[in-house]
Amino acid sequence: MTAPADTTSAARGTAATPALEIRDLVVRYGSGRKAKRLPPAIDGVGFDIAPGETVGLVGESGSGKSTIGKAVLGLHPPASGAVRLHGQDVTRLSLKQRTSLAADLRVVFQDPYSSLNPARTIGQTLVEPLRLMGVGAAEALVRARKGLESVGLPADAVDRFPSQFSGGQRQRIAIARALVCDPKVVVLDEPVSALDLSTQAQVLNLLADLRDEHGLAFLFIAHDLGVVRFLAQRVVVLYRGQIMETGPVESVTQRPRHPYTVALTAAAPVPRPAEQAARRAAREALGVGSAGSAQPAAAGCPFAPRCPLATGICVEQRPPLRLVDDSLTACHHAERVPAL
Ligand SMILES: Nc1ncnc2c1ncn2[C@@H]1O[C@H](COP(=O)(O)OP(=O)(O)OP(=O)(O)O)[C@@H](O)[C@H]1O
Repeated sequence: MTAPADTTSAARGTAATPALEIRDLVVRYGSGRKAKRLPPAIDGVGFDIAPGETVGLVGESGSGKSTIGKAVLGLHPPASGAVRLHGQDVTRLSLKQRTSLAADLRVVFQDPYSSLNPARTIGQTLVEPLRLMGVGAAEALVRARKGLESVGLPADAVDRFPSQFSGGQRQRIAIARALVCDPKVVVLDEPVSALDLSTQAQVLNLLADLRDEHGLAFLFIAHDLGVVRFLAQRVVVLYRGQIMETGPVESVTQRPRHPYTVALTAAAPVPRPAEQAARRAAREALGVGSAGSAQPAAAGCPFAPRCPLATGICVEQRPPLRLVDDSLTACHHAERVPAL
């Protein structure tokens, strides 16, 4: 890794220029008329990430978190909308233009066992993206060695193979591979969910340090709200491809305003039974079941019989989602929940 990146406004954009902007993103899978009749996997999502900021993207399995990550990384082209990296829409670039931007936008995947090529040394793995950027072989190796040191591994790990490292060490190597190019935005796709608890804490601390040191913007995909609370400043709550609620991490996790977020936070495991009981009580007061559970929907909701997840969110009725205030979008069902 090179010296800490220049985080001046000129290098990173001004405060008014987010590192990453996602606007009205619509993503579909499949092709043909039949696919068009299906609801899109991502349906009109938009949010920003400032330089040095972490935005947590949470939601149950299938809500569309990874699909947003894929659209941002150019792995799946959106049907419409924009993904702007420092103001430039990366969804409309040619392959060549995209390659030249690749250094600015990197990814760390969930599984450190499958994301590193077992047949390549760690040095080869770290040098490769630098060589693609046009960095000379000798300099690339120096940067690879520094990159390993910056994630707490010895520089001579360049000569070893992935099988010689533990899961946590492999994830450090994956982080070094992402950061060795001095990116501006990193997509972290469940980067600690394959690790044990103590290793998770170490890797999260490392990510927080590297973000603060280099002014990195993280799109942090996770389903564990505890983990998100540790690293993210803001949270975007996703459900069936739409944003249900977004705001500062403390307020969204401690005082969720949307019934779906209440259900999601209530479903998250918490270490203290008292806190879990308080969440359960809050959920019951709102009349919402656990996310993804078969509990009855809110009493009095006329759409409850048609709500497939029985969370009290009337999927049949979307759109319209309406803006309740600057930080909350809700289906009309929210109006029926007095505590909101
Ligand atoms: N390659 C694909 N082809 C067709 N549909 C897909 C494909 N990938 C994802 N989907 C669908 O898109 C929706 C969103 O999936 P996605 O993987 O983005 O959710 P997720 O929130 O990341 O889930 P998880 O937490 O389980 O990884 C789901 O309905 C899923 O079935």
